[in-house]
Amino acid sequence: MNMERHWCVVPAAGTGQRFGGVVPKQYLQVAGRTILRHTLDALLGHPLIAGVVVVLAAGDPHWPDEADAHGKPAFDKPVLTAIGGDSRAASVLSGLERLPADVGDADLVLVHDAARPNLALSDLDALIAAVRANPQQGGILGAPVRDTLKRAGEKRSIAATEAREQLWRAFTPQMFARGALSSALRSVRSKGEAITDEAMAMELQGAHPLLVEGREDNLKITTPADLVHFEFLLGRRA
Ligand SMILES: Nc1ccn([C@@H]2O[C@H](COP(=O)(O)OP(=O)(O)OP(=O)(O)O)[C@@H](O)[C@H]2O)c(=O)n1
Ligand SMILES: C[C@](O)(CO)[C@H](O)COP(=O)(O)O
Repeated sequence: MNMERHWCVVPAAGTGQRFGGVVPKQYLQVAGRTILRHTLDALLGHPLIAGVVVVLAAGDPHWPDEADAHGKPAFDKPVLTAIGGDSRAASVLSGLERLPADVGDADLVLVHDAARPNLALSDLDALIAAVRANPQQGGILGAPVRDTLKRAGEKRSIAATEAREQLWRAFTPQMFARGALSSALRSVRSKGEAITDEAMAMELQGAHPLLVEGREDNLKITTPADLVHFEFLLGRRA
């Protein structure tokens, strides 16, 4: 694989409402490191990642400690910061605008949730290889839906069973050309559209990004149960 490296935007400006608690979930500690640090270490540990832009909430009081709390040079690759917004799209766009000037519009960049700390290097290999082969299309990690899906009706009763064929769960990282993704997100912002991932912004521009099957344990820390799951996964690694 050629050694051209890619930057990654890490949106970390969320408040973790569904998780609850006072400290935003990305700053909760597991095995001596914050969720955010686990995520950054997973990304920066891949040889094809050049650096990351961490997108922080305005006035985030946790990051400075995070950056040097480990008593050693915080990171061995460039880690820049940007200030996020009140939506994922705004935060990711802010991160893209913070990328170094030598990252051109045609350069492929990744976006990865701060809340997904269990990213495997092999998944990054697969996504980068697939998108490098299809740079115009871009792509995302995901996995086919394997459970029967029910649509909830009145009083938590089942209203219908939804067909699950061809349905996938989207994960991150998601990887696109910097210019195309920035343009798609600016379009979303100007139209006031709500998106839940970067691929959706690209789809609204008519793109059909690739689906690259990744590990099911690339979990997103959303509720306390996810934190317990991540602790278990880390314990199994050890
Ligand atoms: N305005 C926002 C909203 C979310 N995120 C980031 O996007 C990722 C995925 O979002 P999610 O899991 O929803 O995090 P929160 O928005 O913090 O969670 P909640 O929806 O429960 O408040 C997280 O790393 C979060 O920090 C962000 O950078 N800017
Ligand atoms: C981007 C994402 O992780 C793909 O599944 C997901 O859409 C993020 O959703 P959230 O509600 O912002 O956590």
